[in-house]
Amino acid sequence: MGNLKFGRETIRLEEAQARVLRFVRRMEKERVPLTEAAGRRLAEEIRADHPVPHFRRSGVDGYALHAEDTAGASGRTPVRFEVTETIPCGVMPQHSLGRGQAARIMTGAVVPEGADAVVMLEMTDRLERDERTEESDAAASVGVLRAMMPGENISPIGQEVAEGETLLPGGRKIGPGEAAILATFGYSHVPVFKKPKVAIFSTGFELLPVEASLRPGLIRNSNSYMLACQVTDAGGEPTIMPALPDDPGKVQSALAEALEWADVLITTGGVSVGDKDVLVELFAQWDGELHFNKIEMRPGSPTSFGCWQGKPLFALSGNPGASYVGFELLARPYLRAALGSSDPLPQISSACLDADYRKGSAYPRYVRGTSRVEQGMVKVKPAGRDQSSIMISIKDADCLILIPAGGQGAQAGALVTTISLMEK
Ligand SMILES: Nc1nc2c(c(=O)[nH]1)N[C@H]1C(S)=C(S)[C@@H](COP(=O)(O)OP(=O)(O)OC[C@H]3O[C@@H](n4cnc5c(N)ncnc54)[C@H](O)[C@@H]3O)O[C@H]1N2
Ligand code: MOO
Ligand SMILES: [Mg+2]
Repeated sequence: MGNLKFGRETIRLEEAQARVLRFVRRMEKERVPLTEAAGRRLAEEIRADHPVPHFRRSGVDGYALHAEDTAGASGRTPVRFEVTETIPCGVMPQHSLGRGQAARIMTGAVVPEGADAVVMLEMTDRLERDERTEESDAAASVGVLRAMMPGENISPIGQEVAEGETLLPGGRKIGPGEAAILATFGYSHVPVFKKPKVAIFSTGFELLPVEASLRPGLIRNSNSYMLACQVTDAGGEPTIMPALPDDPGKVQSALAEALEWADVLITTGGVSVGDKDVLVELFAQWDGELHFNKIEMRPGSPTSFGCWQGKPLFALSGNPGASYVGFELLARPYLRAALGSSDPLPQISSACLDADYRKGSAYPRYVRGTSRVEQGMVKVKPAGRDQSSIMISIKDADCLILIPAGGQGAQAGALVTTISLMEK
């Protein structure tokens, strides 16, 4: 890939994604409290350093006993056992069981030596809470109303997790299930990748800060806030920077300053062929490497990507739809990979198109889509008006619908490829 200082070579999206992923810098590790680990990505593989459960555990409230001793037990012919003790959760049994003996035991408690089954309280004549056995009344007895099989209602050691098992790969995003595993294995602090710091710049003389009143010809900057949400969702730490002026020298110094602390730079606007398209002017004079500046895709065909001082710069199109899609298809995969994901590209599936999409295009289109399941089939339709300049339909998109290049678009009923917008 050359240094595209001048001119544009149009490449396919897949090639653009491959080029982006070639320049990924994996983030450093840090340890964070487990309580703050939700949504972070693991920096190390997690293995089981002990089995789960690590003791034979009762699955029910009942009586631990020898299954063989219950032979022939029924409602009419109960078999009586001598009760040795009561074993609550968290307390080690005092006695091992001999033949004809049983220990009252609670769900989750340690099954005593000599027992190979636990009969549920409901299958005994001692369903009621019994003060005498709680006081270790050795004289108490219990009648068992059902014959038991060895192993019944006991979780053996390692039933859930074997010692040494790999539980979570590095790069895995921490959600509820992962948090439960980490807690089970004693990770009060969790090794995670540091959040990439992402500096977000907007360009354009027409942009007002959010708090400003509208004036003729000016609009409020919405892209930076949209992208900040996307960055946060992807596991990064966004900083919204002051808008960049139309002067390439000033843009260069503002970006260079941000490179001192940011891991990733994102700009929006100024990448097309307009008179004031300042990123294009910057790329003609900077000492960074431009890896592409035109992709076969709509929206966002002029989306550009380069590396400067080893750090990535995503120069997204200014139109809100193009900025949004450009982030999803290029910047999010970068962030995922920097955070250790081995599968950073968005998830692809297929669905039935639920409405005609009649616009042909020289490039494949990535249409913001809304999906639903009807009679077991995933159906998708455009989330709303889909022009690149339209912001209002972004909120309703849960996928991108791929409409292949050429022709007349796609007809209702066609099987289309969809790209998930969910963080995985
Ligand atoms: N003659 C041509 N004109 C255009 C072409 C082309 O190929 N030939 N491409 C069109 C396409 S497609 C797109 S996309 C845009 C790309 O424009 P830029 O990336 O250069 O972006 P700007 O010119 O700066 O702005 C475009 C549009 O977006 C609005 N904008 C910009 N920043 C923000 C922001 N932070 N928040 C909200 N809205 C923003 C801006 O006001 C413009 O309306 O070029 C087409 N033109
Ligand atoms: O970048 Mo424009 O949005 O290609 O349509
Ligand atoms: Mg422009």
